[in-house]
Amino acid sequence: MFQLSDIKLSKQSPTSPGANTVPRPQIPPVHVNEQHTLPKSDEEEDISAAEISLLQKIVRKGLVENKHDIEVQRKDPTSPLYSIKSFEELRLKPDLLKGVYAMGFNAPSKIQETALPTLLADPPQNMIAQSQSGTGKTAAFVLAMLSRVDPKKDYPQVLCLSPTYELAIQTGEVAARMSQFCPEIKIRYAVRGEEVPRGSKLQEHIIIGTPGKVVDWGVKFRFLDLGKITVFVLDEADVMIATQGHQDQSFRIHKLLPRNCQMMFFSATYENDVMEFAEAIVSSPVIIRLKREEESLNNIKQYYVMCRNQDEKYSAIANIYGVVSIGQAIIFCHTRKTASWLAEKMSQDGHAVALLSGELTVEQRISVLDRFREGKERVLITTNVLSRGIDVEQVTIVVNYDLPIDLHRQPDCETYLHRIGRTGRFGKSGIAINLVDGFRIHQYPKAN
Ligand SMILES: Nc1ncnc2c1ncn2[C@@H]1O[C@H](COP(=O)(O)OP(=O)(O)OP(=O)(O)O)[C@@H](O)[C@H]1O
Repeated sequence: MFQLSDIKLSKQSPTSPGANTVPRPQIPPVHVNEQHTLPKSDEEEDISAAEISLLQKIVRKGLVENKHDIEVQRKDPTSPLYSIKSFEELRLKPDLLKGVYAMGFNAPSKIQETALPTLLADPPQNMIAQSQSGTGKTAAFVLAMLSRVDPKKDYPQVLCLSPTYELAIQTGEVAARMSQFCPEIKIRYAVRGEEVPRGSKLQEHIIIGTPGKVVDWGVKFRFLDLGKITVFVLDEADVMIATQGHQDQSFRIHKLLPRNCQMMFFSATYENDVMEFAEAIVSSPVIIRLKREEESLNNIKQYYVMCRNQDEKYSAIANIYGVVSIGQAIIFCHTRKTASWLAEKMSQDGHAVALLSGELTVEQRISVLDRFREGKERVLITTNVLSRGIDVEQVTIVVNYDLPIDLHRQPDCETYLHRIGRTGRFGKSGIAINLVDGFRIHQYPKAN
């Protein structure tokens, strides 16, 4: 029978050649109920009331414990929030420093403290960086992007690629807030829905977009002169270089960049082969890499519930809805179809939920996300489209209605880490609940 440990152990390779060989940390073995790991009798239909009550207790306890002891974490050298320097010591321009403080950032996180001196050094250095979800990577590369702009030149100098529309918008908003005291710096989105008049050239200093639109503007129509870009940021770099569509487009863009363009690759995860590939396309990069056992965050507590079939999964989710919605929750499904089905069924059963999937238009998607950010909706059902980068501070619970699997139907550990990283942002506590549909997963072909 399928065991959760199959997922935990399926990708145990060391993080880098010659690096330690400590296996990936195990998902804490907290069974919501041991009985769910055992085959049930045919008459037994649903998860029992006792099991649900235990699950509810876990969620409630997690929510109560959700205290943000950020200062304590800052002093712990093993924490991703640990830093010994102040933002002043990172030699940011005064107006950017003001922006950082206006955002309420008191001290840098580990990745910010480590990456920024290299990103801002002269001559510019290339970097491939890894840091856990929610630990301030966006702020790190956005500060570097803003620092590198020469506002006197009226053409794009910085290009940042994101895998999704929502993430590009979010990054643009962070950049806008951080540069609130630098009104001379102009930022432009290159995403679906944005248009440029034929024959014109972009004049904004920073372009933040998705690969398809940037190919249109930079490669096909030449609204954007890629040959003048001095800083190229690849956010969620591993998925951008490993996923077929993104890869083709990112490479077409990459090919037109000047040889001395500074490259900044960021992600919370890099599989070994993806890292090797990244190293092959970025010349002499400074690499910041996590050990395998550092990739998951201690502040996110992970649980799983063994469910025998769809009915049990639905039962589990419907029964924990009440506690889940005390905070804010994101429920991940494998397909749009499941997400729509679940949203509809839960709504019919009287549970208020929002749905965000690739079926919606980008405007609808951003509006659903805005409402969720504002707390107007407490439970959001979605797919992998929101698995990476999206930062909604108040998300206390992530539920994997379906565990993530890749195109070959193998456990997708990277997506798992990104999904659960939608909670536990910047040292906050979070809970991840995995509904393990043992019987269906059991049918998947075994890894070699
Ligand atoms: N130095 C800081 N002090 C306080 N809060 C910070 C600091 N840096 C970032 N944050 C906040 O922490 C949260 C997570 O940051 P961010 O989105 O940059 O993380 P990330 O590492 O890019 O995450 P992901 O891997 O999910 O893309 C954001 O809400 C951000 O505003």
